[in-house]
Amino acid sequence: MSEISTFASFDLPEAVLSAVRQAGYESPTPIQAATIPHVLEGRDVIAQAQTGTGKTAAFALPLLARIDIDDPRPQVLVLTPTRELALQVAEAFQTYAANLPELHVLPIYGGQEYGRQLRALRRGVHVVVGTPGRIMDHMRRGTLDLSSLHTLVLDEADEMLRMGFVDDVDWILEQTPAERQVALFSATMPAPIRRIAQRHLRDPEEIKIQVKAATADTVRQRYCLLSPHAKLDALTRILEAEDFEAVILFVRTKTATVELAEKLAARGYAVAPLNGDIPQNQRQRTVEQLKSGRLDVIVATDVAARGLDVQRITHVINYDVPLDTESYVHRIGRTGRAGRSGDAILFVTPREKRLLRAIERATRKAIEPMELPTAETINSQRMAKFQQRISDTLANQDVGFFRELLQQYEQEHNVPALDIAAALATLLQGDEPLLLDEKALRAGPNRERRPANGERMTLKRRSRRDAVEMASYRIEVGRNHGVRPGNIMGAIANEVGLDSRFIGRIDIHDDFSTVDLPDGMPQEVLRTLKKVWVAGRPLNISKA
Ligand SMILES: Nc1ncnc2c1ncn2[C@@H]1O[C@H](COP(=O)(O)OP(=O)(O)OP(=O)(O)O)[C@@H](O)[C@H]1O
Ligand SMILES: [Mg+2]
Repeated sequence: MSEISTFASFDLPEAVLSAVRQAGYESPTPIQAATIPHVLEGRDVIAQAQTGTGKTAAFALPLLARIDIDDPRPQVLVLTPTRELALQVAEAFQTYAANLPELHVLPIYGGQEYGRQLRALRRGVHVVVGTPGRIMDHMRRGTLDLSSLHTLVLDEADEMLRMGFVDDVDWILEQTPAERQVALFSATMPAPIRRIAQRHLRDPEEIKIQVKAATADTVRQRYCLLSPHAKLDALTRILEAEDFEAVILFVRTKTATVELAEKLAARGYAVAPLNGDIPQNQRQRTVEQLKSGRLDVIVATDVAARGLDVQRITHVINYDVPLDTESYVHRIGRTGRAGRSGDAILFVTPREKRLLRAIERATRKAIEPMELPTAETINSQRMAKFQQRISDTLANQDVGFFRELLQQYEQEHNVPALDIAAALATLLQGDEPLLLDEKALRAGPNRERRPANGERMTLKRRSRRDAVEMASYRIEVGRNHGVRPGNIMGAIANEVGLDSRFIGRIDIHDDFSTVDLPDGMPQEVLRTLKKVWVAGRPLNISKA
């Protein structure tokens, strides 16, 4: 590996060097130092280095140096697995080309209107960054001319060479000039994929920044062993207790991104889901809002696992365990980037402990066990925050009017000011107690939960030992309704998302039935139940 330690020692044009200085980079990262000279020479490369260590600039800087501005045809094509990443990599090129006003970079990805892409392509672009699908569309339509292409980069190369992408990449490669350079970049490169990679390269320079662990050292890794039904409670405690700026939560399915985002929104978090089914403009807005601070929490599938570079992300929480170790490495790599520190928390259920060990073996790094924050910790945080609110209000707001009002009260009622303040604080607290009760917390997430408007109430299975107290509810469906108990049960379970084990005896009478449901069901659930229709009639339900 070369020992070059300044950007100026590379054979890069001054316009590129000055842009690097403007970006605030002081010295090249190891992968940049090791890769830039080979890419400048036109060699094929396979470059592997930890997440967040500047692989984008490792290919973008030398490739910008080799662009012939007078040729308006695309000379560099970068393929990325996701649209967000295509946009981000194109923006990085633009940053590094800030002092090359004639140089044009174009992101091309699905979900974006063709018209704009076509106009830009017609005007001439030097660098194209895109997802394979849309790139292939343009190639087939003859709107993307690759006859001048001299370099193809696969960012997240192992992902691009996996099933699902590899055929597209092969097809694109076949349509490019035989002499083109191919450069592969990723934080991970499993052996079978590396073998596939070799087929695409000519005498490649293989660069791997050797480090002890596959994960970035700047990320503190912890895991939390819990049963599946305790995840939401654990998450809310962690979000309260951890000092975070922005969090990305990874779940397994698209539906889960939406469901969990809704639950967190109901708890007051600025949160949005991110998955491949969400319209592209919305996906982009979500990433932008996370960057700008309008959003603090994103609940995502693996669509956001790779490449995404958002400085504000201080925490990655794997709410669902990732299915392979590469996914774990990339997911937690969304934090602790460019030398900053970050935190990764992994939720593991007892049945998934095997996966935890597999991750530790593959990354060669132990993950520490984590105790859930206690009610005491959360309470002291809440008290500190409450006191801070008082200080902030006194410092920043005009309290004169209330001061006078309360002075009057103090005199008329002969009550000490401190008692008045305490009464007001109690008022301010409303229905939500400021302090948590550990026992209430232990009882599970559903006891104190209130479903948000339109949200379904879900009672998860508890262990059989946990007895659930039942109360009888009276259901009216009209005389001689002839509805079978099973239908009522099914309709109720379906509508409110109740586990049918929580529905007890159902007695059918002529003009009403009774059903046993868990005692103390929130009013909201009862209201939902009243909207249940069975056999074309609404259920009328009340506590018997
Ligand atoms: N030499 C440098 N000095 C300081 N910061 C840098 C340097 N090079 C890159 N960066 C910054 O580091 C961050 C991470 O860079 P980049 O996104 O290229 O990482 P990566 O290696 O591609 O990570 P991933 O594997 O997650 O895709 C970016 O915000 C980038 O601006
Ligand atoms: Mg990257």
